[in-house]
Formats: sequence, structure tokens, C-alpha cells
Amino acid sequence: MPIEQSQGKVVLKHPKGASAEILLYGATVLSWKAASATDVMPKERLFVSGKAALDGSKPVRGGIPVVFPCFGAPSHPDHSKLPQHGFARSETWSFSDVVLDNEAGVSVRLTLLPNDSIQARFGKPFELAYVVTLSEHQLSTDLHVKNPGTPGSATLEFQALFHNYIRATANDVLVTPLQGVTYYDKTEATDELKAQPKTETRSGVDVKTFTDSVYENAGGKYQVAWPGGGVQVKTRNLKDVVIWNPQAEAGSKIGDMEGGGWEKYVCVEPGYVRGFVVLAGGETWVGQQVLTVTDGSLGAIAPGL
Ligand SMILES: O=P(O)(O)OC[C@H]1O[C@@H](O)[C@H](O)[C@@H](O)[C@@H]1O
Repeated sequence: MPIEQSQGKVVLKHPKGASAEILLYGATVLSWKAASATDVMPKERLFVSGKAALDGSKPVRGGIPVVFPCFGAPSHPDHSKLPQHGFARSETWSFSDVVLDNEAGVSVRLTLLPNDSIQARFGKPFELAYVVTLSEHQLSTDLHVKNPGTPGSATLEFQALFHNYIRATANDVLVTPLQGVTYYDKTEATDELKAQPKTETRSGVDVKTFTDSVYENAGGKYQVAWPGGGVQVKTRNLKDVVIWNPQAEAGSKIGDMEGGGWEKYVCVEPGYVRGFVVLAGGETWVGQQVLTVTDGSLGAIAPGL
């Protein structure tokens, strides 16, 4: 069976060998295995900390948590009762349906609607659908946000982001092309310095030191490369990107991070996080990312992706 459900998880299997595992808690993609052009054995592409809680007691430290409706600490009055990164990553989503099931792709849809726990902290009506699609060398995630109100009713204002923990040798990673892009450096000591725009001067951004940078209007298409490996991140409607790696400096203080975990991944997180999407009643917004394995020569196989 290409799609299996058990114990709070959905597993997707592509006929060419790729697979993905999604935890209903947080709609968190826990695993994405895909082959490369040079190695037909599917390989894990995501990092999950060995100390991550997978029992629904806290957001998963790894994989692809979904950040909605606020990124970081809430900065919008509608979000003031919410925790860092919002509620989507710490609510249990429902399996809705199989969207695709063929050689081109295996795809499922999960949904999240307001429940008592959400409504106690967030009063706005919303409907979320999350479509995860697996193909031979790609994983796509699409977040559909609907304001179920009628035209003229209250707006839904939100931020959204895919918190990708990409498995990589972190100290060798370069993320391109971000040169010339404005960013905000969250490792700075004061709120005033964190709010000061900087301009990226590097042709490739590394994470050899503690990095927590929010790139604004960053272009939407990024290459994450390290010797022997690579993943391309291509997006739609996600204008910003966050690059995060805590290194030992901050990583050793994260309770659910395995020792040295920061050496095994880089977070490249496309999102809409500077400012807010404003959705009128009855409107739907879709944010999408397509992750493509570019190890070996796959970049050449999939030109223009
Ligand atoms: O520990 P959390 O809530 O999962 O957040 C991890 C990191 O997520 C990143 O997206 C933020 O930019 C960082 O500031 C934050 O530390």
C-alpha cells in the first residue's frame, strides 16, 4: 500500500523507493527518504533529534514542523496568547484524504480546524489544510489557509513557515543565493540590534557559528549544498527565509537537542514572517515549498526546478 496509517502517523511510499512519514501531531514530517542520481539507495534527508518527544507532549525537535499563525514570539495582538511559533506544530491534525496515488506522486491531505484549546488562545476562525506530496526525488508541502468568513467579515492575519531541519554536515553547508538580501540577526544581544536590518555580503551563507537570521524578500529559491549532498528549496508565496543553526553555543541549552545534534542539520525555513498575510473573509492563501534532492547530478536532471 503506498499510503498507510497507524499509531498517529501517515506513511507515504513512492513506487520508485522514496518514502515519507508524517506525524498527525503537528502535521510534522518526521522522515523523508529519497535516492540521488549517484546512489539509488533512498537516504534520510531530514534530521530529528534523538531526544525529540514524539508523543505529543511538545513540538518535535526536527523534521518539518509547521509554524502558524505566528513566527517566533507573537508580535500581533491577535496572537498574544500563543506560544512561540504558534499552535499548528502542537495540535493533532486529522487525516482527510489521499490526493494523488500514482507514479507522478503520492500525496495526502491533513486538516486542522479550531478546537477548544485553540479557541481559548486564538479567537479568529480559520481552516487549515496541509498537502504533502512525495515523488521520486522531491517532497512538496502546501499549506492552505482559509478565512471561512464572508466577504466583509473580519480578516485573518497570520505568519506561516516550514521549519525544515535538513540533514547535512552543518559545518560544510553553504546556502545560496542570498548575497545582497536584507536580513535581521536574531543572535544580536538587544531587541534594538535584532530589529536593525543588515545586508548579506557573503556569496554563500554558512552556519559555522550560531546563526539565526531572517532574510526578507529573499527570492524564494535556495540551494543548500555541502560536499556530497544538496537539497534545493523552491517556494511559492513564502517571501522570506530563516537560516538557523544554534551550534554548541545555543544548541547545548536546548533540552530536547541530542548532544552535537547541531552538527547534523541546517534549518532553512521558507516562510511569510516579516509582516502578516491579511486574508479577507472567504479567501484562501496557499504557501508551498518543493524540496528536491540535488546530490550528484540531479540538479542537472531537474533544470529550472
Ligand atoms: O525552539 P523552537 O521554538 O523550536 O525554535 C527554534 C528556532 O526556530 C527558528 O526558526 C528561530 O528563528 C529561532 O529563534 C528559534 O530558536
